[in-house]
Amino acid sequence: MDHTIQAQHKRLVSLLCDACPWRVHQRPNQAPKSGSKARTARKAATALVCRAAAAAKAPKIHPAGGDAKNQDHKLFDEAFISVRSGNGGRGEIAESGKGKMVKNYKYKPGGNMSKQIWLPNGEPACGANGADCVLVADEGVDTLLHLHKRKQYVAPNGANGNPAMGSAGPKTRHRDRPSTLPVVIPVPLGTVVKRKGTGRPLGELMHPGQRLLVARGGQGGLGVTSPAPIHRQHSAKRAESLEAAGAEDIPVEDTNWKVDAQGGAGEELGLQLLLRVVADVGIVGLPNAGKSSLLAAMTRAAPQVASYPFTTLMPNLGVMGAGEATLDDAAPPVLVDLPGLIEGASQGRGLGRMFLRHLRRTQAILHVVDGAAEDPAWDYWCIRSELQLYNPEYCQRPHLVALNKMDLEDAHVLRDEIHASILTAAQRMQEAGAGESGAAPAAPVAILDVSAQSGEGIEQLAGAVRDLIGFVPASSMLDDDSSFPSQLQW
Ligand SMILES: Nc1nc2c(ncn2[C@@H]2O[C@H](COP(=O)(O)OP(=O)(O)OP(=O)(O)O)[C@@H](O)[C@H]2O)c(=O)[nH]1
Ligand SMILES: [Mg+2]
Repeated sequence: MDHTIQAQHKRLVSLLCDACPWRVHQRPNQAPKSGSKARTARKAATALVCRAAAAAKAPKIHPAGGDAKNQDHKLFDEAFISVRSGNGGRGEIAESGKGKMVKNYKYKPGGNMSKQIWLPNGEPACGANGADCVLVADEGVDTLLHLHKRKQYVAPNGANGNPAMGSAGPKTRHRDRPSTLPVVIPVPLGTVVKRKGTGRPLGELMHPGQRLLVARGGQGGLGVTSPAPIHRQHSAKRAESLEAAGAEDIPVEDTNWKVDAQGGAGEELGLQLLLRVVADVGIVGLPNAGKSSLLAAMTRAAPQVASYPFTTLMPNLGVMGAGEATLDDAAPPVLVDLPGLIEGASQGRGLGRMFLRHLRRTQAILHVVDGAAEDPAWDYWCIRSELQLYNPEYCQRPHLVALNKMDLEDAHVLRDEIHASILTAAQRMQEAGAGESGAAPAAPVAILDVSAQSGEGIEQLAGAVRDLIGFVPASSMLDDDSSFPSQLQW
């Protein structure tokens, strides 16, 4: 703490800090003695804060560096939260033999029936189950950023069966266990849920509205009737007399009924949530290749487009032909525009590994190459190599090459040469891959000339993307985390 500042100058005066009771030292000659400037200076002096208070007021810096607000692209796809389900409420303990005398409506004057009959009390009420913690796949949520703002979710306890036992619960009796509303945590589609620490997979949420129970609420206690006091007295006396007689087996009072009335404890656990976007086709390429422009041209998505690299920092999703009527009931393909990848992305350069993992659920890949770049074939080779290094299986998926910016003169003139060089690069990759263990990388299904700006070739590209998804073998869509326990899914 920098509350005491060494007076290196003899003429330092001390003023009270505006934010804490400490004194702050200031040179008097900094403030003029009279006039309007002096008034302003005096005002400034009263708003003076010591360095420690100013530091406390300063915006929080994220451990990863920089302003937390600008870290969204580093935090959007991973979050750690803790959840706690509610304890079960206690069951009601009714005393046996309790009831009341009520009027007997069947009584007829002169008859032999009694005027009043004995009505025993009703069944004792059970405690309510504690509330569950549930994750639900919400289409309206795109990222896990909201889980960085709130990290702890505590579900309420179940109400006690007997309101007299200090519960805020039902004032009426419930024979059945009333349910307590669960705590619902919305997450985006494609969220993978793991146990924090161990990494044990708990499930994944893939479909809108899908729910995953992560912490089950404790079971409510049973409503029980205590043994009649006279029985307890008898058994106590019997035990006393047996003890006095020196008997070996003395019966102990059965108190299990008290345990039954106790509610079960809830669960508490830490969760790691990972988002892997759910899309059919992943759009990859170097920064500024025109990936976002192509997504905007092919879908109704409106990603940010700008002439500088790394405009896109978080994946953008777009649905091809959304709202259009289709002959078959097939769902329209979903495209994901990933942030630009650079050389070394597979090693983590430019957050490459973070973005590359979003290709895992895609069936096919669309490589966007800037046709007006210095060496388009090298651009294609570079991205393919990064995919191969990150996950060789990505390179075995069918892919298209979209040669973008073909409206530009430079690209248009060299069209045939670029096609030939990209094909050569693909062939070399295949030859290199065939030598190594595992399947060789796939050759491009087609190289299409497009211009996201003029709209040239966009329809052909859309048709090719649709065809591409049609012939994808089902086995290539398998996820390596497919061993999720199903009993937790609702
Ligand atoms: N002439 C021309 N310019 C294009 C075309 N497509 C995109 N551009 C321009 O290229 C620049 C980059 O476009 P983006 O769509 O932002 O590129 P990106 O690949 O998404 O870039 P990052 O998000 O940074 O990786 C923008 O200035 C676009 O206007 C095209 O077909 N023709
Ligand atoms: Mg972009």
